[in-house]
Amino acid sequence: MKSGIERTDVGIVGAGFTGLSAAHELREAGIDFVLLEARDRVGGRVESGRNGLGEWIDSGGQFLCEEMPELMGLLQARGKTLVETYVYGEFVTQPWMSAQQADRTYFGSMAIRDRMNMIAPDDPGIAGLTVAAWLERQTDPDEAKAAFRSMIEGLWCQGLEELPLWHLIDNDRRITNEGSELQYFVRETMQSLADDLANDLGDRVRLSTPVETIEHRPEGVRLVTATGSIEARMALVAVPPMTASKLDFAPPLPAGLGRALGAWQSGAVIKALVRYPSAFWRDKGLSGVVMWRDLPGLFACDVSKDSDHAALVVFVGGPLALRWRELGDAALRAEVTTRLEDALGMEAANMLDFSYRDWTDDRWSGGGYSDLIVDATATGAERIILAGAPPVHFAASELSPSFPGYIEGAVAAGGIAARKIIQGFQSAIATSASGS
Ligand SMILES: Cc1cc2nc3c(=O)[nH]c(=O)nc-3n(C[C@H](O)[C@H](O)[C@H](O)COP(=O)(O)OP(=O)(O)OC[C@H]3O[C@@H](n4cnc5c(N)ncnc54)[C@H](O)[C@@H]3O)c2cc1C
Repeated sequence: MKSGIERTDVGIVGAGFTGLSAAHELREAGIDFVLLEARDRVGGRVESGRNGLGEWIDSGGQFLCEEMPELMGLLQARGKTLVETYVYGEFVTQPWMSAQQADRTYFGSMAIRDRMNMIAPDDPGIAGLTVAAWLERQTDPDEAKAAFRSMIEGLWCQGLEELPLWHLIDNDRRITNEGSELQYFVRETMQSLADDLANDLGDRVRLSTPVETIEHRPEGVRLVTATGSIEARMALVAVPPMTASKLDFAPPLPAGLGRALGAWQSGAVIKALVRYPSAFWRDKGLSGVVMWRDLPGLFACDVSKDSDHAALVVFVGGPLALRWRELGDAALRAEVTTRLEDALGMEAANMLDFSYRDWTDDRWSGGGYSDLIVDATATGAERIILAGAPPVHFAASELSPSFPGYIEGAVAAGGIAARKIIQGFQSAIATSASGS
């Protein structure tokens, strides 16, 4: 960014899918903006890199399904190739159980989830209750409860002891897919879509430009960076709530809004991608899907692009990620290898490449997959953040009415926030034209 002061209509902070989608919407409406991104790339929690074989891999957000219309639409419009995730064959649970037992356990855990989602989030009977405390009260078999814990800690990367039940229900109800959310991934990488979106925006995107302070007054905002400032009529802070809570606002945000942003905590996840000479698990009639009941939050599935690129992805989520991040490279690899060997056979040790990305405590996104509310009393937090402190507005995948915490949610949230801003501009123009 050039030093000095630059003026625009909207200053957007953060070029993840929320910020990029908002920018596209503003551009179509003919509203000028500058999109400031702290990292040297766009995409945020969607990220790609090369593995040890020089192949591009998605080290952040990757999967999607047909039931995610916004993201499907963008990928189709950009001509991306969807690879169907291989799910044929038996899925393995660890410790080992027979296929029938595994089915029973899976359906048992889904029954707990369905029962949970029948509870209204504002039911006074669950006020202050964590998911762990509620689960304890359920009379289901221990195996089903352990599978439920593993599923939820894997999906949300947060310990059940931390999670208010009302918030999990509120979030889970917005995840509306009937089929697998792991249905597809993008051959060219999901990050390539973020790059395409940014390319359309040209010099309105400024990389390696973290916003340090947001000065705001009713007439407008000033986004202060190390190399200069952007003056704008409005700011859209498109970063996760916990990251937003750490930004410096001058004057400070209203106390209620500050508390609402502070009620969130980022999930913890480590994503490992393992390349093999061949998809040996398929030859054994296995799908490559593994769920560990004894290590909640550990999950693997097939992510082979084709028969020449056999691969598994291993997610380490929640409290387990916080423990395993302390292991160091070699011990983490050994831990994952041993678990895969136990689940899929000795061939699992014959890796061509092992790459991983530790997202716990990520500097610019806080963690992953998403932030969740950990203050059981913060029932109005989302509404308060969405109301913002005009001219400062907030958006993030976490705040989406559909698929919060997912890429789909980010695209939806960015579009909604931008349309609200566009409406604000249009009504200001109408008011000044009418002379009132
Ligand atoms: C390992 C992992 C796997 C995942 N897998 C999936 C998946 O398979 N499918 C799926 O749908 N979702 C997945 N997700 C979740 C998904 O990636 C996120 O929900 C989504 O990308 C969030 O987008 P966002 O724009 O709201 O936030 P972010 O992507 O976090 O974007 C925020 C941006 O703001 C920038 N920023 C922060 N502070 C500042 C500042 N001060 N100044 C300027 N810029 C700043 C950040 O650098 C970042 O680019 C995964 C996430 C992770 C971490």
